Amino acid sequence: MFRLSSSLCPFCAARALAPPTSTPWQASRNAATLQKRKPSRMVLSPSVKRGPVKPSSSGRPAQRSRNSPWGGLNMTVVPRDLHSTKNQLPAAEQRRSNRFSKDAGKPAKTKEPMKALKMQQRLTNVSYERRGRVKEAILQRTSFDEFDLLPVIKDSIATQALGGMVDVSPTPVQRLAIPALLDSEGPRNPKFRRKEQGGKKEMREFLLAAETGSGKTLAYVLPVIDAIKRAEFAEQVRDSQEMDESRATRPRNKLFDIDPPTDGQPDPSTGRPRAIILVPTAELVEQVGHLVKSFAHTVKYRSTSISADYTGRMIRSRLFSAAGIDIVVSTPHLLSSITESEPNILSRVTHLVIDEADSLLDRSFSPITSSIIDRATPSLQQLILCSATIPRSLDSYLHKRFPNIRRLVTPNLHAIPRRVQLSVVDIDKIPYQGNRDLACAQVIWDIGKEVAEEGEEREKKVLVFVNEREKTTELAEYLQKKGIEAVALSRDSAERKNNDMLASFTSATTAPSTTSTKNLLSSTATSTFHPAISPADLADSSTEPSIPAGRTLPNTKVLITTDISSRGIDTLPLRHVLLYDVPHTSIDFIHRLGRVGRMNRRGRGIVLVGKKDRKDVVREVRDGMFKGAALI
Ligand SMILES: Nc1ncnc2c1ncn2[C@@H]1O[C@H](COP(=O)(O)OP(=O)(O)OP(=O)(O)O)[C@@H](O)[C@H]1O
Repeated sequence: MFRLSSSLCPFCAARALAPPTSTPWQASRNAATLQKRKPSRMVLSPSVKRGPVKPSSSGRPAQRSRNSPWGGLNMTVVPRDLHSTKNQLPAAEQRRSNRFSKDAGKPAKTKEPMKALKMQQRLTNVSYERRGRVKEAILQRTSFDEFDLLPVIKDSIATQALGGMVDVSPTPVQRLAIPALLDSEGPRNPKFRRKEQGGKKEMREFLLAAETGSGKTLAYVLPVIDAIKRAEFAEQVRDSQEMDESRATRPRNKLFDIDPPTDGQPDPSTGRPRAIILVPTAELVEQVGHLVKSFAHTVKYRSTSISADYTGRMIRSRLFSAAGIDIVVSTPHLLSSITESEPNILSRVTHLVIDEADSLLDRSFSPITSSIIDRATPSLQQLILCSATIPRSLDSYLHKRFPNIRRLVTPNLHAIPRRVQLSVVDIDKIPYQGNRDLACAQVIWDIGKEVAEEGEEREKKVLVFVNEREKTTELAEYLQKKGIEAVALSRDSAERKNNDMLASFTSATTAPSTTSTKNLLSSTATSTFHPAISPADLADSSTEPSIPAGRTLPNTKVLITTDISSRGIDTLPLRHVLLYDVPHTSIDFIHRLGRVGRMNRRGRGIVLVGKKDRKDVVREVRDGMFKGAALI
C-alpha cells in the first residue's frame, strides 16, 4: 500500500517548516511557499480495514456489518464464504487468506444441495436448460384439435376418457407426445423423419417420461388407437382394390361365379392383435384396459385385457374370439407364458407399449419384457416406453439397447408437485417412544377428525405404504383394534378382493376439475394447502395420543399396501398418503407420493421417521418438494 511520508504531507510539512516563534513576514513567506508547492490534499487512511471507531460493549471496536451497503468495501481479507472467488485467487493469496481464517487448517464446509440423495444416485439428471426448451415448445399447443387425430377420436376424448369434462385441453406430456407419436412432426423435423426399409416402415422407439398423474396413459393410448384405425382403413381399401382387380382379371366365362363363403371362418386378427400394452400389475391391467375399452364404444375396434385375475378359459376366449382382436392389455409374465404355446400372438403387432417402464425394465422384470420386445420386433413400427421416472439403470439400458430412442421428457419430471405437502412425524418422541404403529394410528385419527374442506369428499381415504408385504396384514389388524376401518392389499391378498378395495380409491367415478391441465403448465402453479392439523402439530408429539378407547373412527377408510399400488394406480380423489416406512429410494418417494396431487389436485403426504431412518434423505425430499425442484 502506498503511504505518504509525513514530510510530504502538506500540513505536517507546514508545521515542520514553521519556526516555533515566527514573525508576521516569516509566516507570510511560509504560506507563499506552501501555495507554490500545492500537492494533493488526499490522504489515505493507514488502517483501511478498521471499522467505525465507536467501541462496542465488549470494548473492542465494532466491525462493520457485512449487510450494510458498504459492507464489501475496504476489505483486506477475502471473506470465507466466497468460495468461488477464493478459488480463483493465486495460491499465495489463498494461503494468506487461510492464515487469517478462523477455521484455518480445517476442511472447508460446503452446504451441498441434496447431498444424501446424490449419494443414492438413482435418477438420471435432466438439465434445466432442456426442460426450459420443452416448456417453450409445448406452450404453443393448447387444444386436442391441433393434433392430427381422427375426428372420431378427438370427439371421444371428453366423453369417453374424461367423464364428460368440458373445456378439455391436453396436459404437457400429451402436448409433447401425441404429435411425435402421430408422426406429424416428421416433415418439420428431419432428424426424426421415418425411413422405410424394403417396404416396411422402420421401427421407431420413444420414451415418454413425465411426472405422476400427468395423463401419460392418454398420451400413448390416443396415437395407438389412431394408428390401429388408420391401418384398418388402409387394409379395407387394399382388400377392395384386390377384389376389383380379381374381378377384372376373371375369365369371361366365370364372370358370375360367386366367391367362396367366409362365414364361420375366424377373423384373420383372431389371437393376433395389432397393439399390445404391457403394465406391471393386474390392477393396472384393469385400469388401462377400462380406458382402452371406453374408446372402443365410439371409435369401433376390438380390445381386451388379460391378467392372472382371469381363468385360463376366460383368457383364451378373450384372445381367440372369432370376432378378432386389435388391442390387448396384459402383464409381461402372462403374455410371455402365452407366447410359449401361441407364438403367433406377436406376429402382427405394430405397436408395443411398455407402461411403467422403470419397473418393467428393472432387474427383475427386464429379461421377460426384453424377450417380448425381441419377439415382436420383426413387425413392430413403434415401441413406446412410458415412465414417471428415469432411473440410471433404465438410462443405461436404453443407451445400450436403443441408442436412437427419442426421449420425450416434460419440464417437471422427477419433481413432486408443490401442491403436495409433506409432514414428518418423529416416532421416537413422546408419546410414541418408537411405537410406529401407534404413531400411524394417531395420524389416521387426526386426519379422520379433520373437518372436511369444501369440495372434499365426505369420506376420508388414507393410503398407507409399508416396505414389507408381511406388514400389511399385521398393521391392518392393529389399526382395526384401534377402531379404524383398515384393509390390507398386497400380492398375498385374493385378487378379486384387491380390485374391489382399490375401486373406492381410484378415479372410476370422479371427474377431474376443468382448470387442472392449464395449471399444470406452470411450474409455479401451486395452491397452498392449509391442513386442519399443521405439520408442526403433527411433528409435535408432546401431547398424549387421543385415540378414544372402544370408539371407531367414522367416515375414514384406510388401505395398507406395498409398492404394488404405487405404480400407475390413478387415485385421483385421494388426499392423504401415509408413508409408514421411509421409502428406500427417491424413485419410491416419487411413486408413492405421486398417488396424491394428481392432475393439479392438492394432497398431503405424512412420513413416519424413527432413529434408524434416513432423516437427511427425508429432509432433502421435503426441501426439494418445497422448492419444486427435481429429486436426484
Ligand atoms: N387432458 C386431460 N385433462 C384432464 N384430466 C386428464 C387429462 N388427461 C388425463 N387426465 C386424467 O388425469 C388422471 C391421471 O392420468 P394418468 O393415470 O394417465 O396419469 P399418469 O401420468 O399415467 O400417472 P402415473 O405416473 O401415476 O401412472 C386420470 O384420472 C385421467 O383421467
